[in-house]
Amino acid sequence: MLIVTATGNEKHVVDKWGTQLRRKSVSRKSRDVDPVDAEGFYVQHVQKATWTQWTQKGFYVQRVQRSNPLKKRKASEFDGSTHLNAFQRSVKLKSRSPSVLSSTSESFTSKFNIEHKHVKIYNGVLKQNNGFLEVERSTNPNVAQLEARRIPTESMINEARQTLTVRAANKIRVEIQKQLARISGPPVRLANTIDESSPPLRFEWIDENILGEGVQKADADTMLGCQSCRPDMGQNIGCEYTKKCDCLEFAAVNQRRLTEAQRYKLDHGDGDSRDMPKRFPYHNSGASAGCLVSFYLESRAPIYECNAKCRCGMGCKNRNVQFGRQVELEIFKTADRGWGLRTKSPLKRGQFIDTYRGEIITDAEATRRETTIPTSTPSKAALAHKDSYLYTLDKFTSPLLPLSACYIIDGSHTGGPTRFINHSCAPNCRQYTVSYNKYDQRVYEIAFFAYRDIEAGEELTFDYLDKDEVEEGEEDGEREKDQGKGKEGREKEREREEGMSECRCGASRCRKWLWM
Ligand SMILES: C[S@@+](CC[C@H](N)C(=O)[O-])C[C@H]1O[C@@H](n2cnc3c(N)ncnc32)[C@H](O)[C@@H]1O
Repeated sequence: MLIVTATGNEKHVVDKWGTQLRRKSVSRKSRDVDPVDAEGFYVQHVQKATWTQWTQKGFYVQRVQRSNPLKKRKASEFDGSTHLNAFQRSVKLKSRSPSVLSSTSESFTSKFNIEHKHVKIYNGVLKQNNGFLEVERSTNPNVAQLEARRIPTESMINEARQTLTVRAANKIRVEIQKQLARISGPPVRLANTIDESSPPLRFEWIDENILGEGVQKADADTMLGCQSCRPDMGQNIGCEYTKKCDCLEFAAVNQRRLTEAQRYKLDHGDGDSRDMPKRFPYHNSGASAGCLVSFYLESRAPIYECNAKCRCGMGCKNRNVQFGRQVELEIFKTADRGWGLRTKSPLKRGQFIDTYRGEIITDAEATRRETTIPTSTPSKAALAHKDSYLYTLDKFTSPLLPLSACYIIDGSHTGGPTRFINHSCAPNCRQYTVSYNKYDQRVYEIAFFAYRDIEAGEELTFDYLDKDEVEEGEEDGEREKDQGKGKEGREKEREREEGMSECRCGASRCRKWLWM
């Protein structure tokens, strides 16, 4: 959807093609944002869309239909028209002028509006690329280019001037609610009692991670299932009978069940614990059935669930996260931390909530995205205040798998409701590594589980600084060091703080900064 609306001085969103939307509200003047469109207009859009014309107001409404990769072709390739597909021909013929394919956005817009008033749906897909709109027919990978360097166009701006902004805000909200209704699992709702804003309209909601360029999952052949377990091993005997389940080969050792010889081997051997008794991750009966057991909740040991190649069957109790979210959630606007996520129903300690999803990208690509903001001279403060949606998959780092080789999940433009979970220094949720392929140390799931009982309506939070990385003692040590700082030290500290984001979690032992 592309909506253009005048906003006065209330709010600005600047969008350069292919870059992130930035937001500024008058109450947060300190935020360093990009120069606003000279006219102060608010522009939102999604990338991949079936193209519908909203003729009433002269705007385009583009509805998301599919997510096939789009292929780029140069505009000049279409001049001869012999290679045009049916859709491209229809654009060209109906415009009656080949210049439509190379005209400015203004002439394209007006021609389009005037000459296509009666055509509602083009069944084409638009993608922006360097100021060009690329047009693709759904069934054909060929792409035409329509030059549209300046959007919003004059006619769009004029139209926006005459329209109440609240209309656009409503339309955006309705569109987002429609998008949320398509997410699989129980409903995800949207609530905003703070202002008129909505989450990013062009955000793409996905049920599974997308693999970015250069990212590879371990070969499918490396995925092995458990072979000794069967669905009919008897009541309450399945993969939780862990001596047999191959999926738990690398799971946490159950120290209480070790023999003397095994204990000796564990303490003095090469760390190979494959034949030792393992911890089963989920409660298999009682009121907490299906919830993560305390050992895993506290230890953060990776969880290895059974997979499609296992012989245990779908009723196996070592399958949980793979069935997806089972709890109803609400994305809501907080007073001072942007959007947040809350649960609509009470959650038990250890209950699975949802996974963090997005595009899995390489470390180099993450660095590029993190240091790029849509302004020519990104200041240190602007970079620090840029919302971060990057989650590093670094659970299995080792000399063989250095941090630079780990992948990162980017939830900025594509993902699920959990990308709205805010940080708290005293969180009620925790994030855990869940793997379906024990041999793949680079691609796995990040799953959120309730770390304590959570009431209906409570905001869900997790600690952005994984406790695996920051030990309690370290934090206390830092605080003591701070107290003994001289003038020079304090100045350095101030400089450092300028490039950091203040934490507003409100916890009594708040660490003050979001990341350090
Ligand atoms: C993963 S996003 C969370 C969703 C975000 N609030 C939104 O509106 O999209 C992380 C960003 O949220 C904000 N945030 C999260 N927790 C916060 C906290 N405790 N204090 C201040 N800002 C927070 C920061 O801007 C951070 O970069």
